[in-house]
Amino acid sequence: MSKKYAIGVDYGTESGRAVLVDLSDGTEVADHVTPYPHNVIDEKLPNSGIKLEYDWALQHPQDYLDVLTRSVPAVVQASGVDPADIIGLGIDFTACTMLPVDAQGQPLCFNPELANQPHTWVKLWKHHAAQDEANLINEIAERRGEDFLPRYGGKISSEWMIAKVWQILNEAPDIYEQTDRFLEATDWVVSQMTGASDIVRNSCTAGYKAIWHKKKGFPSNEFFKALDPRLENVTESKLRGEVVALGTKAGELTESMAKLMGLQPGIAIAVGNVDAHAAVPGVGVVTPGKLVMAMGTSICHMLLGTEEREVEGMCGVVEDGIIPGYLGYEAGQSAVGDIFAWYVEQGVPAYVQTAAEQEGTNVHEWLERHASAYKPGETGLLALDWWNGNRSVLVDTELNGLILGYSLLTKPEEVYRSLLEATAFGTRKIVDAFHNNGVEVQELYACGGLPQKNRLLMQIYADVTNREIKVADSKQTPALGAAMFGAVAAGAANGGYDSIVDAAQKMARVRKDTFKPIPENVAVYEKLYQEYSKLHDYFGRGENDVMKRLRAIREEARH
Ligand SMILES: Nc1ncnc2c1ncn2[C@@H]1O[C@H](COP(=O)(O)OP(=O)(O)O)[C@@H](O)[C@H]1O
Ligand SMILES: O=C(CO)[C@@H](O)[C@@H](O)COP(=O)(O)O
Repeated sequence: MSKKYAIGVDYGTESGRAVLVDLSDGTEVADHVTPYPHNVIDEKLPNSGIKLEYDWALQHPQDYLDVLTRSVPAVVQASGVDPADIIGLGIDFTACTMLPVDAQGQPLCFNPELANQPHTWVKLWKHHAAQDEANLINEIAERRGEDFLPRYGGKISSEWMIAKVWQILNEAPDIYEQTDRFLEATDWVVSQMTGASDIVRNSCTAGYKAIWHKKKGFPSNEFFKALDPRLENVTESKLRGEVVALGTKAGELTESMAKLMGLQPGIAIAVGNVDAHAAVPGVGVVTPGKLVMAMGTSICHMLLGTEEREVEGMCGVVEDGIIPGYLGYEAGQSAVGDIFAWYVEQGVPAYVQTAAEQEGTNVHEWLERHASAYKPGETGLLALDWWNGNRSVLVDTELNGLILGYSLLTKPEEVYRSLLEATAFGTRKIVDAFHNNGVEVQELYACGGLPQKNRLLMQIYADVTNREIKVADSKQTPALGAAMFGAVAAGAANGGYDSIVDAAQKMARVRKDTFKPIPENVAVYEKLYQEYSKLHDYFGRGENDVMKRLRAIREEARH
């Protein structure tokens, strides 16, 4: 039998990438990136120019289809592989990235009559304008003693499905009425490939982002009625659709999409998945004790367990949510690389940019090199990493960043280093929350863009968490994981695999060199972490709500 291949498509925040993978050993034969033409829409709507409010983040669904019709043919062509040998395709996506669709499964924003209404567009995971709804969801769930709250670390986030759906109902009831279903973008894109009139939902986003439980289903209608009588039947109406396990075949590629994607019709399309979750088998993790960090603009922390534990501020624990047979735990930091990007774009003086240019390097690399000359603690700075709120463990999008300890001598590379350290302290909070609550964390696995870009950052993470970090060998780990699920959807009889564990064992790899904690750094960082924890609790747990008061004053000033 000739070699068989699968394609994984990873939908990130700013671009989508396709990877064509050899199923015998996981070799990534070709990859291709398509930047989203409309990127993140956070100021005004395309065409109409209608202004968006603060904290909004939208996307254009056509950009997702462009990835399929540009990047997929590109990898097939670049690889020289015969399309007849490509047996399956899987995708992974940011989440909760959701959109309203009509009865034909078409996004409402595709309708020219509705395109000037912001609520018809895709709400990206980092759309943070549904915080009022999230606060009420938490208040009402707590009052009613809803048993789902502990599964989500005690709080439902404004980034997730129910808060976003309710925001649409509150602010645009007519759009809510015209919506046939609210879908995760990952499920919508799959439906576009399979043409399935009966759209399937994947158990991963349903579980982590829409409060669905394998045995109990969605929260009760009474709960939704208590939120708002108009929501009473939302799960049977606008959230309806069969929820199926990861690795399930959602359907087969249609003739028309096959033509556009340069593939053969009829190949297996796996149900959608989430970027961070797909990365777990992508680095070969299929057992507990190994925390996987998908490190990019944000960090998602993924961990397997055998028992359901309550962990403060985790994003969720979902049975079979990552790897079948285990409880999958997720936590996260909603900005990491994004914070470094902010500093590089908004904070560094011109002389740094000039120096980086003259040395033929980029500003991140210049800052990393100069920051590496400092010992832990030597900058005298300490930062709180809340530039995009705090996802875990505080679950509060209304918190903001802070840097303490400036002097007239403070240098840009010191500030940069303090930002790297702050994100490491944020990860340490998450590691401790799991480990101290019975979900063991022995070692860390890192994938995503950051481990390949910044060695200092990785060493700081090893020192701050006092744990060894293994780094994925793949440059496109979520896409590799998605391709594995594509191979599972195709099945062993067709040259794929019968389980994700089999696929991961054959196809995943980590690099030989790892990041090991350096004892003298660990000792200093322990002291700094204690200080970080004090600031974290002071500003984050209500002792001093100055960050929220500043927001309120800002809102007043803006209106
Ligand atoms: N040398 C660097 N050191 C630290 N961060 C970097 C460096 N170069 C780029 N970044 C950050 O990496 C992030 C992008 O990570 P990547 O994994 O490629 O993206 P995504 O999360 O969208 O998949 C950006 O936020 C950018 O600021
Ligand atoms: O929240 C999740 C997964 O649950 C991510 O999709 C989200 O943080 C976006 O991640 P990226 O950093 O853009 O890869």
